[in-house]
Amino acid sequence: MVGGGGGEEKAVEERSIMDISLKDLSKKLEEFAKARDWEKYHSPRNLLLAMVGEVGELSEIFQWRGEVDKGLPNWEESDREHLGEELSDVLLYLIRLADICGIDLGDAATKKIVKNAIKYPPKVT
Ligand SMILES: Nc1ccn([C@H]2C[C@H](O)[C@@H](COP(=O)(O)OP(=O)(O)OP(=O)(O)O)O2)c(=O)n1
Repeated sequence: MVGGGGGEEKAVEERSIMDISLKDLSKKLEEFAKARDWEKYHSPRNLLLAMVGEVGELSEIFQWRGEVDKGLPNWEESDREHLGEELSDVLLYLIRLADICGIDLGDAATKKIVKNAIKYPPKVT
């Protein structure tokens, strides 16, 4: 069958990319640094500064636009793509920072959500 098999394969691939875990990303980042001999640069302080730099780049996208509606209606596709890239840079440096500090980010974030819920109980109706 022409096309059918390939499409299914692509759908599986897309689904697996969407479901990627923090641990998977962490591993990819470790491999990325190793392959380039960049591990020496990935110290906690350097990664923190790199992440803050990317937060600055992320902020630039929103700078001077005024309030932005949810879902970003009327944004150019290129701007959406750029936003996705900068959000990713922040996320990737955050994940790498956590890893290099020996923090299991998924576990820590899950525990923090529980802590937040205790601190801020849901509204009783
Ligand atoms: N020492 C480095 C340098 C880069 N990266 C990775 C993590 C980020 O996802 C991305 C950041 O790359 P750049 O520093 O090239 O930043 P930008 O992609 O934002 O490019 P630019 O600043 O030119 O817009 O690359 C990394 O892991 N370690």
